[in-house]
Amino acid sequence: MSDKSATIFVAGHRGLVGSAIVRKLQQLGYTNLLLRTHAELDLTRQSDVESFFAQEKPVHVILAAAKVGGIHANNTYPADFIAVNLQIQTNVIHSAYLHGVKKLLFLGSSCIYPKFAPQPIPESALLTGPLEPTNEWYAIAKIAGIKTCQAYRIQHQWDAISGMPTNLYGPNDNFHPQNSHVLPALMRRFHEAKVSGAEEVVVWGSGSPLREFLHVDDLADACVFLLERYSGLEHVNIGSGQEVTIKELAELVKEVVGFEGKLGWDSTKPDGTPRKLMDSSKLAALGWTPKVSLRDGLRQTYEWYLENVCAANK
Ligand SMILES: NC(=O)C1=CN([C@@H]2O[C@H](COP(=O)(O)OP(=O)(O)OC[C@H]3O[C@@H](n4cnc5c(N)ncnc54)[C@H](OP(=O)(O)O)[C@@H]3O)[C@@H](O)[C@H]2O)C=CC1
Ligand SMILES: C[C@H]1O[C@H](OP(=O)(O)OP(=O)(O)OC[C@H]2O[C@@H](n3cnc4c(=O)[nH]c(N)nc43)[C@H](O)[C@@H]2O)[C@@H](O)[C@@H](O)C1=O
Repeated sequence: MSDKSATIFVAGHRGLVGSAIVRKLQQLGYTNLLLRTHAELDLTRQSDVESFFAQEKPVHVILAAAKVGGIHANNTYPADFIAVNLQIQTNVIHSAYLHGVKKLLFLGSSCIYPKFAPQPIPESALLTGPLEPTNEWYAIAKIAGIKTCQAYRIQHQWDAISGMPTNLYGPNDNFHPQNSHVLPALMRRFHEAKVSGAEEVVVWGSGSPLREFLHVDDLADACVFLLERYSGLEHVNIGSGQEVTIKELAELVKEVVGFEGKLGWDSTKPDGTPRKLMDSSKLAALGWTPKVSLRDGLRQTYEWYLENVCAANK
């Protein structure tokens, strides 16, 4: 990644992560970004992906295209979460290798670790115990992605690396009421309750699970950092160290949005993993640290939501 004019294919550039990576690369002066929407190139279609790589010959690839969703989506569409993710990552990784890509970054997720992994979770906890059932299909696909990168590195000495982000949030997140992750779901629900004058907002589960949140601009910074400085077999955790209970998160989002009613709890909804704080000391030892606090990140994301999602719906 030393040549700022080398062609970099950012797959999934309109999503939460891909769009943040594009912003970061542009900010750093990378001038030759190769971008395709889902409609222009469906990454589940193997022959289309091969033709694309044969024609465009990118030098680097950042794989931020995937089937992504929160606990409800993962639990409801297991076939999509395993099949689409296996297809996308296998097609992209294999074509990238075949067509001379120098370096590829694959993105997994903290859900690859066992449900009851030691906390904070080190990289070595992978495949040491049973997964959380609400997202095991997605997790299996992501574990296969890590292993695919490792296999190509071992057999072909090819520079494929994997980053494992914790729960992310920020601009261009998915604010769907059911299929999104908790943070954008709550931001939208509190906002709509404030606007409609509702007395109560209902939050899923017990409120006791702990989650670690990282602003997507920090994640993008870490991804570029890894591409520039890391070439190892083992995947690398990317976390913030900022852990809150879902109840604390709900109180914080309520405050940032300015909703003044009550919180209710829907105990019919699953809690998922009780805790998944990642041990990001390997990344810290390489010299990377996050910058955005959860409170600042929430404020910035709510401003973005007001200006982009609410304004667009008017
Ligand atoms: N969000 C989070 O909290 C976390 C995300 N990650 C990982 O980061 C990566 C990106 O996630 P995130 O940005 O949140 O997801 P988003 O859903 O925001 O973005 C995913 C992108 O992939 C594109 N895409 C999906 N399917 C296809 C396809 N068949 N062909 C081409 N493009 C496709 C989507 O396009 P379209 O919308 O048009 O389908 C979208 O632009 C994923 O690997 C995810 O596992 C890891 C940990 C946490
Ligand atoms: C990043 C990670 O994201 C997913 O895992 P998750 O962390 O469990 O995801 P989540 O954000 O959807 O939920 C976090 C917690 O929050 C609670 N919760 C409350 N109220 C709402 C709510 O309104 N929506 C949602 N989605 N959750 C809610 C919810 O019940 C749970 O206890 C994986 O499937 C997988 O995709 C993955 O890797």
